[in-house]
Amino acid sequence: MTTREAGKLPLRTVLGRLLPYASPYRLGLLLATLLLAARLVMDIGLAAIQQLFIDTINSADMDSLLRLSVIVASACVVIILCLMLQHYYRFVVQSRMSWDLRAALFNKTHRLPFRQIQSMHSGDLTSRNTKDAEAAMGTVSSIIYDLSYNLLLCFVSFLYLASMDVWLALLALGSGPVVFFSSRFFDRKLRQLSTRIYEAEAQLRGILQETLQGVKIVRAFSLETMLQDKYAAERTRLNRLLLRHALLTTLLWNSAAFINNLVMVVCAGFIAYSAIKGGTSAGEVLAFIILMGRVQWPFVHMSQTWGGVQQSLGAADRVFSVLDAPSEDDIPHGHRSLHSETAPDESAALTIHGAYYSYSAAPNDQTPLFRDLNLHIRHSETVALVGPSGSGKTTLMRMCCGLLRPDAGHVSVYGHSASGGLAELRSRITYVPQSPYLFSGTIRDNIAFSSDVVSDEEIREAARLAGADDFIQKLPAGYETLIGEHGTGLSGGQRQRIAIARAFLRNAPLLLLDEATSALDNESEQLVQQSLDRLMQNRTTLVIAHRLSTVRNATRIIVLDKGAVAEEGTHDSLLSSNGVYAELYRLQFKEPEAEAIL
Ligand SMILES: Nc1ncnc2c1ncn2[C@@H]1O[C@H](COP(=O)(O)OP(=O)(O)OP(=O)(O)O)[C@@H](O)[C@H]1O
Repeated sequence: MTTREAGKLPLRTVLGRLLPYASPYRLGLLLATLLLAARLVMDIGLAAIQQLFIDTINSADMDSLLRLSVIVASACVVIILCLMLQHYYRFVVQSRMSWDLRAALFNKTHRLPFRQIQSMHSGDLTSRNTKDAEAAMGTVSSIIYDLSYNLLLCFVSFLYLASMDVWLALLALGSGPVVFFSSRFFDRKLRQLSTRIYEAEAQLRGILQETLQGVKIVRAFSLETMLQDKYAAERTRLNRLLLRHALLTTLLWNSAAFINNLVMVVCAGFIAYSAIKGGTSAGEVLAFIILMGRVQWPFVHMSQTWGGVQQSLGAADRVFSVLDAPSEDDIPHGHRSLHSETAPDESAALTIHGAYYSYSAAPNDQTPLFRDLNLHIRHSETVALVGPSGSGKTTLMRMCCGLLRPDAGHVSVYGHSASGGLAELRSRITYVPQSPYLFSGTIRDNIAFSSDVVSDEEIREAARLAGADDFIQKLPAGYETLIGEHGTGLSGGQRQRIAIARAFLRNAPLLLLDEATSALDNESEQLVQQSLDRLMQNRTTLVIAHRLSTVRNATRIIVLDKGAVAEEGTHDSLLSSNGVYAELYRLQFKEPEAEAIL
């Protein structure tokens, strides 16, 4: 994506960004952290218990042994209960924090500029929203719990150990940082590798998504083998990365374990020597060895899990590069400033004034698609937009909806420009695309977009005006019929009429319409056309015209060519001027029966 490069945020920054998500759950977090004390009692207590057991066995005192057994068994029950509670709170807090982060990402996705969404693969965005967000939160959780627990364990074990032998305790403690810092050699490599693994996983997800979304084309063109090969190649790349990651992790783990064991052997040698000399009991030797492990363990554990933290940091980078991307409302308006910003004309339904637009990311593209484009549509006009393929019709429509912002100049709808707030601008527009998108859910929800404010009567009226009521009534559950993803279960014409019913209900004054053509058969086309005619009544309409009837009935036809308005006028006047429109008419609109009419 066009935002910050992944793999760059330091741990401190990532934690600073993620910790506020813990704030609403601080009580649960505190409880889960306090309950870690049970684990501490178990870990430290084990050394003391073993020491007591061995020394009691050596003294052959049966009463003491019985008492000790009962105390230890009761303590075990309490500790296990505390640990279960700790796991529960840890899980609840972490999953809620993850959900909040995912919700923030989901909400941000709605505010990302349209161009940015177009430039990203949906599989990549899905990965960031799911796996990456979970992994990022895993970092916070493991750092909070593991770090606090390990520090505490190290401190208490050291004190216990020091009460037996200060010098050996200091040696065990001193070896810890050596273990930890020697493993940091692998950090950068691991983090880079992790970022690449996340990206490769997102690629794989993308291929799977495309396979499912394009299933008709895949089957019709027998693309299965091609896609399988593509998937296998990506999988092989991911496997290679995973293998390198596993090798690095093994190196990291074993180097930490090696240094740790070396110190253990030296210390064990000293304490065994002291026992032979008679200064230390067998129970104390055992307790000493266990406690020495406890002092060193936090460092070994941290150096081993640090790899996982690096991995999560890679995921956090990918999450924050979405969260930190500018929202569509934040994009500066008209950065070229070739024209002075004039106040929007409130008497006009749609005004495009001095608009420049370029798809190129280069700030001073010399060949923009639109160069000083001007358009003025009055209230109640029906304007047909025509032009050769690639002339900029779709781009112009997207600019009207505020999906694309002009690099210079402005667009205003009934006096509201994008700079005054996109929501305001869009509330005055109804957009009916060529192939409408239906969400999975009931037909009712698809017409009303789940709005509870709209009554069933209003929904029915909108469907009736759109010519959809009849077929909806015949469906098994009428308006409550569930439709699948993308509107599966409905014909193309039925989907279009549901989209038109939506437009009736929205009742915005400006209608932007991209007419459907070949996707519909004659009967469906007629039904859809009748619905559209009703929708266009008493509304200002800008329509990308694909039908002859539309251009003939339009108040005005605007002909776009190479990103500029080439001609403007009525059907007859444009035909007689014999320019771009006349040529287009011959190629695109001319129908055998139209000859007779003209
Ligand atoms: N996302 C994009 N990135 C870069 N260039 C683009 C993008 N979308 C469109 N274009 C280019 O902008 C120009 C205008 O495209 P647009 O889709 O607006 O034309 P159109 O008139 O609607 O074409 P058609 O009638 O074929 O749908 C084309 O040259 C196209 O290649």
